[in-house]
Amino acid sequence: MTASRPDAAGFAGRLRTAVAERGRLCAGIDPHPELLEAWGLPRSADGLAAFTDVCVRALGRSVAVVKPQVAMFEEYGAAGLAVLEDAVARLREAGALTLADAKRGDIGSTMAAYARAWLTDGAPLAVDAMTAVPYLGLGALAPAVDQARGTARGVFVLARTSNPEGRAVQTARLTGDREPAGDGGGPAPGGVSVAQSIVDGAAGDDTGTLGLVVGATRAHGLRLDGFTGPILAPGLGAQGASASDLPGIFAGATGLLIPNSSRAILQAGPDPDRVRASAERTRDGIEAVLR
Ligand SMILES: O=c1ccn([C@@H]2O[C@H](COP(=O)(O)O)[C@@H](O)[C@H]2O)c(=O)[nH]1
Repeated sequence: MTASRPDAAGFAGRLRTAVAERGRLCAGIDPHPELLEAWGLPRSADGLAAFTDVCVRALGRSVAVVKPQVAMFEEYGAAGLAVLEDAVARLREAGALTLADAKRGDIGSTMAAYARAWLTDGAPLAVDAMTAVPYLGLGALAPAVDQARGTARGVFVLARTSNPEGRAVQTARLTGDREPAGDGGGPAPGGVSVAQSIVDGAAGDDTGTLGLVVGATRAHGLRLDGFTGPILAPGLGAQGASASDLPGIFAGATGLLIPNSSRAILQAGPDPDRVRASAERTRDGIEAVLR
């Protein structure tokens, strides 16, 4: 069985297999204009294709999870999505799990379309997992979560993001006030933060389909001991977090922690061997502190 093929153990099992074989790292493919320039590539679909080709060759056979930042492919329209489609197929072939950082979130009927686009066997952009935004309600993500569960894929839901601007909304406390009549819901749970309510809601999934996104950049104040699914932790490198921060920030977390770094790894390019070596150094630094 390759790491990227759906199996009976579900997404969590596939992720554990990939991590056992390749170590804990989610490496990003983030084709920033500044990186294209630094690599001597034009800011065009051709430049994007050349950049992505290096990333696939560097990361596909060595990193457990590769996370293309979808916005930076969408920037180039249909040509950019064609590059993404090709990259996802090649990464899968190379044995890496693919995580589309698409941050989708909508009403249920539209989430069903996102599920068809990203989480369905045979779809042009089918990946192993995607990121999702829960601010239309965790329950609104159900069509994507159900589709992911049925195909051993995953959905990583934003809980406490790595950027400072997320603080106000994510740490706001739920009051327990009733919503206006007609919302179909009861009282919100009292006192917990918005982010903690996402964690607690995701903890209800015991299949390992639902993952969380919790930034590694600062103390998050979350109780993560009741959550057993995977935790994607962006923020290493360019955003200032380092591997040595992880044990403290994620003390008590029981889910499988997958730290992410993108720009700090890609800065080693354009030589694919140097990008691979940079990713492997990052992974080794993580493994050294999380064992
Ligand atoms: O809370 C979040 C959620 C997602 N991201 C994404 O991860 C990468 C980080 O890139 P770096 O170059 O390592 O900073 C990027 O694609 C973000 O959109 C995040 O940073 N924080």
